[in-house]
Amino acid sequence: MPRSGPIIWSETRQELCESLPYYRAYQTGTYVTGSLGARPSTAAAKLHPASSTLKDSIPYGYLLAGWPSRRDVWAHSGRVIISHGGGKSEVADAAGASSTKKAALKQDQSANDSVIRALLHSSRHRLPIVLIAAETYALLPVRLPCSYAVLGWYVITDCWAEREAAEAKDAEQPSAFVRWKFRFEWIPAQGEPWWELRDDARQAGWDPRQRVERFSTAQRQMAKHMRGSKRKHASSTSPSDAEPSPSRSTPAKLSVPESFDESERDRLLYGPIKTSATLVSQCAATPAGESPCNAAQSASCRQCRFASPTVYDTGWMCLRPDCAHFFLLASSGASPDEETLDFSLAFLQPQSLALDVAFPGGEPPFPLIPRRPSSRSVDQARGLWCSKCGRLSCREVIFRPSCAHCGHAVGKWKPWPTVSPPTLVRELWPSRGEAVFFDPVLSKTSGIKLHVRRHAGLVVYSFAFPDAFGDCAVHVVQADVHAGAQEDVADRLFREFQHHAWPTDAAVDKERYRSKKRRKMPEPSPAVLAVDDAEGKNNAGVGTKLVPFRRHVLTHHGCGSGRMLTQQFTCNYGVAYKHVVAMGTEPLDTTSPAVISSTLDLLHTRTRAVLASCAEFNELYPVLYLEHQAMSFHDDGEPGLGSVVSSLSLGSTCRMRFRLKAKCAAAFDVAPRDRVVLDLPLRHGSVVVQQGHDLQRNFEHCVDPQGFRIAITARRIEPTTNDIAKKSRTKAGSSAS
Ligand SMILES: O=C(O)CCC(=O)C(=O)O
Repeated sequence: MPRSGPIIWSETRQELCESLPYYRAYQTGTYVTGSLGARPSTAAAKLHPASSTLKDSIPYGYLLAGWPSRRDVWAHSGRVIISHGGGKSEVADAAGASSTKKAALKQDQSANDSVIRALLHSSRHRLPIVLIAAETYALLPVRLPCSYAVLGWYVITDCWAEREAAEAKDAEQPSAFVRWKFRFEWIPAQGEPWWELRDDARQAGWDPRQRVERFSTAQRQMAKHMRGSKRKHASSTSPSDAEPSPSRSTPAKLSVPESFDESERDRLLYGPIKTSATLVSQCAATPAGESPCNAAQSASCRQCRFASPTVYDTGWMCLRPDCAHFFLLASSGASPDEETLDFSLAFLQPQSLALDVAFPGGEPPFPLIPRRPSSRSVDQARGLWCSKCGRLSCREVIFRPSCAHCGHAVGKWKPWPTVSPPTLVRELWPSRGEAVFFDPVLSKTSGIKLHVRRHAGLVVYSFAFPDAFGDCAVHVVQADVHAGAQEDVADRLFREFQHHAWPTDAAVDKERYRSKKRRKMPEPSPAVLAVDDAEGKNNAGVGTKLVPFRRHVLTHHGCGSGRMLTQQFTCNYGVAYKHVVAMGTEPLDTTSPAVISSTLDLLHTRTRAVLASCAEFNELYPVLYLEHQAMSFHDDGEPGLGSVVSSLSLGSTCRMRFRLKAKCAAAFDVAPRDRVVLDLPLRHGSVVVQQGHDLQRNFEHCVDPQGFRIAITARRIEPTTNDIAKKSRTKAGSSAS
């Protein structure tokens, strides 16, 4: 257990990925952004293939987790780390004892594998990279009592390939595979590592699972430094005032550190949460087929002419896998004995002096501590760092988020601005040859037919599915803006939902004043602090209920172990809705906020415009999407659900797509590429009516909003036989007691 705690740490992968702009990899160990494209097919590249450039991607964060491969190293108190990247491994446990577990390769790694290529690029240009250790990282010399901890800035000094004997299982398998290894070194310009902090005041080791831990004075100092004033770093470590050190490890062929592109950095820090964001590097791309090698004791191969570092204590070998002399001892031409092969002590020695200039431009490309989003923006979905204990927390609630470890308010809460309802322009119809605002995309192969009907100030777009799919249809019902109708009810509901989701300035000021007066009284619960706004005016007050939007825990998900929250903020009114989210439910009756019953009325009216005899809904599920949030493919096919599901859209426009479930594609003879059958544009005020049990059985849908949006879905849920049995069991139990 470390004496001092990390400055940035988390208990779940989601906390890490949502909070740190430099580590958003849920599935892989290396967070790489940028194009992973193939070689450019320009004439020049064809003429000079050896120096043709690849458009490289940049690895920003690297996670040390799980079992090491052979010869992975944690040396010099973590200032030198040798690790394997690039996947293609499985954990092998030949002897059954955990100490012998190793990540064994299943196939050759290649310098052209996307992650390896990105790490080579990082090394070539000496781009700083952030290392993060997981609790599961077997080489950590101390037990880490939290799931993840940011170690700090490193640079990849050397990369090389090794031959690794395969865990021979059958005669068909090759006897060895090629494995790429990377030597990371702590960048001294950032100061000492947190795990070396002398924290004399602390009696026991840092253990947030045992007690509430707060930063010590020394940690607070370190955090201040990591938060980073750019100027401070620049003045102390700028390359212009740093003498190029006559180090053993500054070979002439290394490129001069280059600055990160500012706009790239901003996109990384503030850009969309989506991992697909493309960042374009301004750094020159890595020449194809060259692996960087920084160590002074490198030598060039007589066969291939390329340099390789002197890595092992047995002597120099060519470490380029495409060379005929690969992994053969130069002294004897023989293969080394893998069992006794070890790194040379000189290779493991830190090269600290030479690395003083390792920050491009003399400063870290961005602070390790994530910046807080502006309180005047609704782009608030990112995770938050606690300045009292360093824990990263997902933003779980809208109103006054707090640290998941110590409960400290993370970020100064200021009421968000109320987002105004969008102005709806007249919808123009294609037959008039003008711009189309309602532009659904129907797959050609689906056979879905669109009918349009205008009635009583509403326009109804009905999408009839072919009979082969069973009982399915989708309708979009919205105010007929083209005929002069307006979405004034939707406008009012949009404002009211926001007033019920977070208090306005006035309410917060009032509450602050009251709590000052009460001083030692406990804080009022957020659930009873806020607004009731039947008039739709901005008159948020204290003492009435919030619509309790929050992100709930997913009962199952595909991102490994650990807690995972939904992307959006939700709540439920009426009958309990059983799906993959663990959540409670609020009553749907006269005690509900007025905005809830008004929304239900609107949904009933618009649904009955297409299905006159639709049964009364008894469940309402509001969903609030902050900017960059979306809902992935799912169905609404829970047991007991009625055949009609209706959703009202408020705020930003969005696309809602329906696709055939993968398991149904073969039965309906639909090719995988044709599974998306319908792509609908929804706008403020649109009500989507999903009709038919077969729609939920055979299809799934997703929503991708363009910005801040609230959607409210209404359903009819009947108790299932299971529920009835459970209820009578509970009743019997309680009457017996
Ligand atoms: O956001 C929406 O419009 C629909 C949400 C949805 O699909 C759901 O709540 O199941």
